[in-house]
Amino acid sequence: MSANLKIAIAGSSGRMGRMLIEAVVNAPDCQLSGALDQPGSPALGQDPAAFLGKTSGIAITADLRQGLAGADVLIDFTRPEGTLAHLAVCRELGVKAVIGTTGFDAAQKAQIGAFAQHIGIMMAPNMSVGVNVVLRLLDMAARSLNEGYDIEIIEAHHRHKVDAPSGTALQMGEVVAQALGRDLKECAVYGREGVTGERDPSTIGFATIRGGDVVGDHTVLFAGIGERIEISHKSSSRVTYAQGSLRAARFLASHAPGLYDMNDVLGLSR
Ligand SMILES: NC(=O)C1=CN([C@@H]2O[C@H](COP(=O)(O)OP(=O)(O)OC[C@H]3O[C@@H](n4cnc5c(N)ncnc54)[C@H](OP(=O)(O)O)[C@@H]3O)[C@@H](O)[C@H]2O)C=CC1
Ligand SMILES: O=C(O)C1=N[C@H](C(=O)O)C[C@H](O)C1
Repeated sequence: MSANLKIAIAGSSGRMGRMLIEAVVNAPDCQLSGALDQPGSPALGQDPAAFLGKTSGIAITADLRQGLAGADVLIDFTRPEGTLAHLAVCRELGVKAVIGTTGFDAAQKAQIGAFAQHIGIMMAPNMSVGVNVVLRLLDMAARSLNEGYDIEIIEAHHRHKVDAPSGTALQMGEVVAQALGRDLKECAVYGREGVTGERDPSTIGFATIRGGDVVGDHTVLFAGIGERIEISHKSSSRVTYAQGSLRAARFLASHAPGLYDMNDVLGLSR
């Protein structure tokens, strides 16, 4: 297979950035065309593939135009403000984007929607195939367990994670709320302390655990009288996120401008 999909990676020294560089360098149909890091990063000027004992022929740069020049697709796992700055240059240069970053607020999501009128963008808080199948299971479970079950979403991640609840937990909440005809903005409870009163059955609760090196665990609990149903996904490696991102990049290569998600990439019917 010839290496014809040119991919740039943002946040190239991050946990996901390094996984993505490894995935791109090892993919026979892809070529690493650029690697971005922030100004001041000690990695600037280094070969992004050096940690793999390989050479890529490019250097990590903080210059967005240089890092994105010639790329077909940017894969971005950084922070919301970084992603938006990268998208502005992607739009200018006609580079498509796979966004894995989480923690966007509503206004930032609207900005991404506006960029997607000009370039293809695939955005998902979790690129793993397994999580996206679990989202379908949750839709089915919520429709069937639509009365008499209290719904709680529990997520655990490593000590370095900066946003909470995770983007995946929030998406699980959206899927469940939609299946039940509820508005997550109205019914989400993000923490409990003190004399909270009895549980309101219309709420969807979230609990966040942070510690150690947990890659990413998510459980949705449907707690009824006499039984509990738990639907869980546990990641043991970030490799699934990287492989899902490459699938998304290949998908975008042949698609028109627009905002896509993992259902589109995986061909999961809605
Ligand atoms: N969709 C999915 O499947 C997954 C999503 N994620 C999400 O991806 C994001 C990154 O996670 P992770 O790799 O663990 O985080 P890291 O902190 O390990 O890496 C983030 C990278 O982005 C860089 N960065 C930070 N702020 C900016 C900015 N303003 N502009 C440009 N670059 C910036 C960092 O540089 P520096 O080190 O200099 O700060 C670093 O290189 C998170 O939002 C996380 O939730 C994570 C895993 C899977
Ligand atoms: O920060 C992480 O690590 C992860 N973030 C994503 C999220 O917020 O859902 C996906 C995955 O859980 C790992």
